Amino acid sequence: MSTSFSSIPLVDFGRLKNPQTKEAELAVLRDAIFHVGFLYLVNNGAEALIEEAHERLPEIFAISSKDKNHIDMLKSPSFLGYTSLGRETTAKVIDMREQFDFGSECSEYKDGDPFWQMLEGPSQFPNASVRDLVQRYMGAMESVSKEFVGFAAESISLPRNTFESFIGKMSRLKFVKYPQAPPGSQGVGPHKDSIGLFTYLAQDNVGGLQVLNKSGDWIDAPPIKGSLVINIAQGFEAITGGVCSGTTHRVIAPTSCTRYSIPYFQAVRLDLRLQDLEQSAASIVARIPVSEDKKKRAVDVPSELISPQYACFREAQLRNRIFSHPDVGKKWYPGLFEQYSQQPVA
Ligand SMILES: O=C(O)CCC(=O)C(=O)O
Ligand SMILES: [Fe+2]
Repeated sequence: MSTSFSSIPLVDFGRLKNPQTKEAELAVLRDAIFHVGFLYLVNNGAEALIEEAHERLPEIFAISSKDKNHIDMLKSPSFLGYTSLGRETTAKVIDMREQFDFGSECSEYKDGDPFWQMLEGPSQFPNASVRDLVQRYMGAMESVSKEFVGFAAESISLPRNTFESFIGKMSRLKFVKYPQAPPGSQGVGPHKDSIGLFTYLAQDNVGGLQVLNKSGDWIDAPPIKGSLVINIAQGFEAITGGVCSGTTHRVIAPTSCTRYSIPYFQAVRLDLRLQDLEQSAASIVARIPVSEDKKKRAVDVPSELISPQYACFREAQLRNRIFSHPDVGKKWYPGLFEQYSQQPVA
C-alpha cells in the first residue's frame, strides 16, 4: 500500500448496497477513509437533482444585487445568507468566490439559550423557488449522507449505527460561483472542512479542486458527472480521535470560464464537549483496526476541532466561521473576534 495517494478513489454506492458486492466495496471505502480522506461517490441516486441544481445556478446568481443584499449574511448570526465576491477569507487570503449559504430547517435562537446556539438558525432565501430547490436538495443529501456514515462505520469494522448519535441538527449547503480570474488566483484557500462529519460536493465540469497528499503534492480531483466528492471533515476526524484524518484541499480559480459548485456539510452535534468526545473517541478508536498508514501529511493545515485550545466543537466552529466571514464575525461576536485574532490555532 502506497502511503501517498496520487488520485482520488471511486466508491460505488450501488455496490455498497448490494449484498453480493458490499464487502469488496467496503474495502475500497476503508482504503479511501484511512489513506486519502477523499473519494467520489458514484451511483448515489441524487444525479437528477444534482443536474437540476447545477442548471439553476447561473440564473440564481443572476438575481439583482438588491435581492442579494436583502439576504446578506451580515444579517445572520448563524452565518447563513449571501456573501459577495471578496468578503470570504481562507488562510488569511481572500477567496475569489461568491456564495449563498443555507442550513437545514431548525428552531430559532431564543433568549436564554447559550450564545453559541446562534450558530444554528433560519436560512435566508432569495425567493420561494430557490427555497424549494434547497429543501429538496438538502433532503436528498440528508438521506445519502446518513446512509453513507453507516457504510463508513462498517468499512472500519464498527457497528453501522456508531456515528448516528454524532449527527447534528443543522447541516449546511452552499451554492458557490467562482468567476473567471487571473491565473493562480485562490478560489478557496487550503483548508480542512470544519463544519461537519463529511462534506458531499457536487462540482460542475470545469475542474480546479485539488487535494493535498501526504508528500505535500496537490492532486487534482477532476469532475465526474453525477458524482459526489466526499471528504472527511473535522468532526469525523475528532470523533475518531484523529485516526481518520481530514484532508486539506483548495480550489484554483478558473481562468477561462465561471465555475459553480454545491458543497453539503453534514452537521456534527455542536453540543459535544472535548471531554465527552475524548471518552467516545477512546472507545471508538479502540475498536478501529490499527491503520497501516499513520503517516502525517508533510504540509498541512491545523484541525481546529481537535485543538486543545477550544473546549468544544461549537467554539471551534464559531472561530472558523468568524475567520472565514470576518465582517459577520465582527458584527455578531465582536469580543470573540478580538480574542481569536490574537490566537493562532495550535
Ligand atoms: O467548490 C469546491 O469545489 C470546494 C469548496 C470547498 O472546499 C468548501 O467550500 O469547503
Ligand atoms: Fe472544503
